Formats: sequence, C-alpha cells, structure tokens
Amino acid sequence: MKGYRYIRRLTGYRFWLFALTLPMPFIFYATRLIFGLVLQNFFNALAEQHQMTVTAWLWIAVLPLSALLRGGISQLLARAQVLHSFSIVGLQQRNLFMHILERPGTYARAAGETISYFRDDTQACRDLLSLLRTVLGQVFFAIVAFIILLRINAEITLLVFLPFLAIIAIIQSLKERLSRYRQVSRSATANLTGAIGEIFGAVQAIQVAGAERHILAHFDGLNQKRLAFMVKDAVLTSTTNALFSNTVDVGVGFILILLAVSQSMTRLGPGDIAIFVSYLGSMGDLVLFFGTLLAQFTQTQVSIERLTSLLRQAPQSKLVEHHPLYLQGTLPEFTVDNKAELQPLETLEVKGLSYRHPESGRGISQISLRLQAGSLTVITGRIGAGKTTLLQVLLGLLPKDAGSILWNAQPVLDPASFFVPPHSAYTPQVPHLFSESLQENILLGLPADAAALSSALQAAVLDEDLAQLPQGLATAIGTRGLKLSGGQAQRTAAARMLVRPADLLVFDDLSSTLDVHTEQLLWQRLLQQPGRSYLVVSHRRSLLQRADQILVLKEGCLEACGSLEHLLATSVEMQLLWQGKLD
Ligand SMILES: Nc1ncnc2c1ncn2[C@@H]1O[C@H](COP(=O)(O)OP(=O)(O)OP(=O)(O)O)[C@@H](O)[C@H]1O
Repeated sequence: MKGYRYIRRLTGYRFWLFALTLPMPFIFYATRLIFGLVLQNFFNALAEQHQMTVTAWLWIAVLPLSALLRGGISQLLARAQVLHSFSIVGLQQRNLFMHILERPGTYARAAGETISYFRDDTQACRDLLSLLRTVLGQVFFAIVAFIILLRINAEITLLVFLPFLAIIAIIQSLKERLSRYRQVSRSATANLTGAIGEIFGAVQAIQVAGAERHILAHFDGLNQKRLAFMVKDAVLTSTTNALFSNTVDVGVGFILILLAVSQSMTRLGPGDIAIFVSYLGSMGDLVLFFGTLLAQFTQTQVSIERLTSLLRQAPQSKLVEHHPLYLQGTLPEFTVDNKAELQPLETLEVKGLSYRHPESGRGISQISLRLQAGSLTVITGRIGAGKTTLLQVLLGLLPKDAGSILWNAQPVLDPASFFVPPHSAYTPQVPHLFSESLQENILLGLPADAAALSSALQAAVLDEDLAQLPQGLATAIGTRGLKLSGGQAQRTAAARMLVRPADLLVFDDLSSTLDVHTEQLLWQRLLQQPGRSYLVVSHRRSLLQRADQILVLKEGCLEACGSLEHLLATSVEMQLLWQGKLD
C-alpha cells in the first residue's frame, strides 16, 4: 500500500476531529500577523506624536485581546487535537494487536522490537500530520507577511529574505548527509544494545567458554564505532540547529546594516522596523519546521513499510481499517462467544492443508487426516518434517494457503477463534509461563475450582512436585517459569490445558523435557480422562504403541498413515524412525 493511501485512509478515521484541528495553526499565525501590525502602528503612532495618545493606548489594548482570542480558540480546539492524535495512533495499535492475536504463530519478534513498532512506528503518521498542519499555517503566515512587508518596503523585504533562501538551500544540501549520519548512528546504537542483550542472555556460555576477553574486545569495538558515528551526527545536527536558530538574528543584522548604509532605510519608521523583526521571528519557524517536515516524510514512509511488513499475506489496508475505539467514558462490556452450545467432537477432518513459511519457503503440503472422537492420533517424522507447522495451521495460528478443516463435517471457517476451549486446547513445544504463582499460571483467570484444579494437577503428574514446592500452588515461579525445571514447566502448561473443558487436546512434543517414566505416567493418566481426543506430536515408542493412528510426515508431506503395525510393515520412513536411525 502506498504511503499516501495509508495516510489518506488514516485521516479519514474520525475525519471531523481532523477537520476541527485544521484551522488551529491558521488562527495561531493570524494572531501573530495581527500582533506585528499592532506593534507597527503603536510605534509609528508614538514616533509621530512623541507621547502616548489615545490611538497608542488603543493599540496596546488590542494586544491582550488578540492573545486572549488565540488562547481561547486554541483551548477549544486542543481537545480535538488530542483526541485526533490518540485516535489515529490507537487505531493502528488496535489493528496491529488484533492481527497478532489472530495469527500468533506468524509473529516472532523480540519484545524490544515489538515496543518500537507499537510506540514509535504508529506515531509517525500522527507526527507527520501535525507537522504538515503547522507548516501549512506557517506558509500562510509567510505569504501574508511577505505581502505586508513588500507594501511597507519592497526593496528591503527582498533583501532581507535572501538569508532565508540561503539557509533553506544550505539545509537542503545537508539533508541527505543528515539522514545518512542519523541512520548510521542509529544502527550503531542498535548493534550495541543488541550485543548487550545477547551478552546478558549468554553469560553462562561466555564463562564456560572462557571468552570474556574476546567478548569485551568485541563490545569495546562496537562502542568505539558508535562513538565515532554519534559524534559526527551530533556535530552536524548542532551545526544545522545553530543555523536555524540564528536565521532571525542574521535577518535583523541585515536590516541594521542596510539602515546604516542605505538611504531607503531612512524611510522606515520605528514601527516598520518592529514589524520586520516580529515577522522575521516567525519566519524562522518556517525554516525550522520545513526541514523537519521533509525528514518526517521519509521517516513516515519507513514506519509505514515496517508496519505493513508485519501483515504478511493479510491485505495491507488492514492496519488502517476503521473500527470503534473507546478512548473516553466507560468501556463496553467484554463478552466471549459462548461456544459451549456447539456440537461436541465426533469427527475432525483435514483436507489438503498447505502452508509455506514465507522466509524459508518450507512448510506443509496437501496434508489430509481424519480423527474420531475419543481417539489418540500421533504425528511423527524427522526434525523439520512439518509437524509443528501442521498443528499451527490446523489451529489457525498460521494462515493456511490451501485446504479445508471440518468439525463434525461442518467447515471451520475461522480456525483461530474455533480451536479454543471448549473445542480444543493446545500445549506448544515451548510453553509460555508468566512470573506469577503456579496457580495463576494454571488458571490464567479462570475462577478457582478446587476439584477441577486438583484433578488437572493429578492428570498432569504435578501432584508430587507440588509437595516439594515451598508454598505449593502459591509458589511464585519466576520470570517465564525459570524456577521450575523444564519438565515441570511443560506439565504446568499441560495442567493449564486440562483444567479447561476441551474435547480435543493438542500437544506438541512433550517428550523433549520429560523422562520416560514421567511421560508414561502422564499419558496413562491423560488417556483415562473421559470425553477427550488427542492429537499429539511425538516420536516416543510408548506413545506410538498406544496410538489409534499415526501420521508420518516427511519434507512437509504425508508420507504414510495408519496403525503402528501397518506402518512398520509398509513404511520405510516409519521403520527408520522406529529404529531411531533418524532425528
Ligand atoms: N517461522 C519459520 N520461518 C521459516 N521457516 C520455518 C519456520 N518454522 C519452521 N520453518 C521451516 O518449516 C519446516 C517445518 O518446520 P516444523 O517446525 O514444522 O518442523 P517439525 O517437524 O515440527 O520440526 P521439529 O521436530 O524440529 O519440531 C522446516 O524446514 C523449518 O525450517
């Protein structure tokens, strides 16, 4: 989606608020024009009469009135401006958040990067619109001021405007270099902070490898690079800022020099000089803001590209789709669809399911399966065969490229919202735990039902561990569950699943962190649960032996399917997996 279309669609959201904010800079700069005219008339009246006349007093009285007018109108419109800013930033944040929630499997970014998308990139358009509005007001001011000054003294006006043009030309010539220096210094900073993150995450590995000296040298090198780029960036930015801020003084100096050398200046009264100085001050704003506006155009384009790149196959206009936002007043009641009324699982059918990861071009192709209620289906295959991808596409965590999913012969149109309790529950390969108590991690907001909790703990083989934990269920498990062993973390995630009513339980390889005995006990207890069906990724022999059917995946395709006996007799891939000859 082109940047301007993105901005146009965004501006269309609550357009009346945007329209209300448009006159603000015009009113602001109109009062500055009035202020200059008042100054001119006041000083000229004073110079002509050599004393405070009624006219002079009148001109003085106009000053606070114009300030009051400006303040009053600004106050009225400021609310519209704040609401408009929050609306367009909030709309993008809401749409981005919804997109991630709909397809969590496609979103794999670090927390810091995510904050930068949500906080910085969604604000780029707001900043651009705000600058654009201000610069339009300033251009209006510049044109009117130029005409007024021309009428006072055309010769001087043209001469005084020369430094402005010169400075705009200098800024333009420096613009490309400014942006290059800024980009290089930002990326040097990102390299450094990225390295700090990696070093903290790998302290143990560094110590074990005795690589402290090498890492410090690397860190020092990154620091030196950043220092060099930052100094260049700071020197150039300060120089251009100095140019900006001294523009007005240069202009005033120019007038004074002309006053000393030119006859024509003698025709200027003190009020005329005052209006020149006053207007030049505001012209300085235009030079400053115009340069910033040009830079903001580029930054906004970059931000729009960054944001839309997160959408993958979804239409790019999704980020600027219009939806209600609740910025004021009480929030509407939160309702969850009551899926309990829907049919309990009888059969689950998958036909021709395909998905390719855009980054690697790999994934799954044309997978079909049929699963009966109350059965255990095991998906197996070598590393990278597509087992996780199949589960994620089925559950709607990744968007399917092709294929269909049928629940009791009815098509599932939106798997992401369908495959949740009470239809199904899922434990991923790496469970996500929070730095809360064990109980909160299992319940995740469900009302504490002691019987359901205790049954889930028992089924997940957590009951014995619980006795060892200092505060039992109230034990805080640390950031991402770090105080738990890998196996405990995985069984906590399993208990979270079991405490919820769900017909279909989907597990992605529990065996990686469980010893053979615990895993056997877990499956023994799980399979005793009434009314549940299981879809499980595993390569453990004990589970393959229990399975009603096994799907063997190879390079993203369904290689074979059937009972263990049948597969061992007919599938070479299954034979190799069974003998542990493949990883
Ligand atoms: N996020 C991703 N981006 C790009 N390619 C991916 C992504 N996730 C998986 N793949 C690729 O898709 C293929 C299938 O991966 P998948 O994780 O589904 O395999 P798997 O059978 O579950 O492997 P494992 O046994 O290691 O869990 C692999 O070639 C993998 O490299």
